[in-house]
Amino acid sequence: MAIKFGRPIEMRDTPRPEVPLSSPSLDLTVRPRRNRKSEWARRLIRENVLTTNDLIWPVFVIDGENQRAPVASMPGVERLSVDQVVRAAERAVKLEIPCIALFPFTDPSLRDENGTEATNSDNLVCRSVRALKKEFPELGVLCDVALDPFTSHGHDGLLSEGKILNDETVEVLVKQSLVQAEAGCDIIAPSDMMDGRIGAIRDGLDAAGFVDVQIMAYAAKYASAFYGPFRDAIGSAKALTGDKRTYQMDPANSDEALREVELDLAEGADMVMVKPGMPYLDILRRVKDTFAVPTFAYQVSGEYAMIAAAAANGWIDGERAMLESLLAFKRAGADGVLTYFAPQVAEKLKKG
Ligand SMILES: NCc1[nH]cc(CCC(=O)O)c1CC(=O)O
Ligand SMILES: [Mg+2]
Repeated sequence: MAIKFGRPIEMRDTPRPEVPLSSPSLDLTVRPRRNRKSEWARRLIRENVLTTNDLIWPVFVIDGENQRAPVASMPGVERLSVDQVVRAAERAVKLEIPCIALFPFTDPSLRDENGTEATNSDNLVCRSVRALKKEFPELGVLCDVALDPFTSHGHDGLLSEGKILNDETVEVLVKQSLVQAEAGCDIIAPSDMMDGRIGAIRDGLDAAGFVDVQIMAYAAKYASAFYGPFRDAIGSAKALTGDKRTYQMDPANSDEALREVELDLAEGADMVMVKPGMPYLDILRRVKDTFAVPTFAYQVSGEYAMIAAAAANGWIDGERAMLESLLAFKRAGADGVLTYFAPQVAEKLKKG
């Protein structure tokens, strides 16, 4: 809020009473409202701030050239062809957003049972990474590791007789990580929730000489209804058979998140993530308090959709809800947030 002579401008027309309306009738020594009396006082005691440095911007990639395809369930979000991803990166650099995260919409003709396209060193993600790194080497690039954008059944792992195979999937995820690292990816972010994949990927990266490539583990990832719009965006919603409850966590659990995080850290994760975000702020707080490591929250597609849809209907103030939701992550202990609002927020923060 703009300030003029110490008084909020929005209050400038409020006439000041000449004399106090009445003498205090409550005998209060402590009046917490004193610290909220004006904008400067509120700024002075403010405990948490959101800055552009806290943002990771997830971007959806499609094939083609000069393509921007809206995602119906995520108003304001588009899938971009590689050349347009580079334009988005330019915007990120200008806004000083530290990092972009890439999620591919794979052509259905390239999807198969085993998600073969995931390990193709010339797939959409790898081509995007190379294009980004060529133009903007100083912008951080994060790549998701999981098979769901590439499998015909929409699962994150290999499927056999109705079961998701753990160890066999991990082998493929290591290969997927390697093609992404070779393309120039800075942060490998496994979102698949297989057991032991962090250690295997760390070994694979190190053996190939990628000792500086970081790993951000989707460590506590829940089987959530809030991923719906994302699955629309990458085209896996219709494909998905069944649900992901044999690998993603039960929303009823909290202690289990700590065990998952502990394992991923022991296996070599540099950073951990809690996902979804707002319904799991309690988990975020426990993880941060317990491990004191770089901890991220993913404000997922469904959270974005809720705010965007309510705002579009005029039911909430979209900008304020966006800022408040992101500040909540900071308050709960997050060092950073993956959010589809990233460019909007960064623009807002830049204007001040
Ligand atoms: N493993 C893929 C993946 N990586 C990120 C998301 C969700 C992100 C979002 O909803 O914004 C998902 C979806 C899923 O697990 O089904
Ligand atoms: Mg795990």
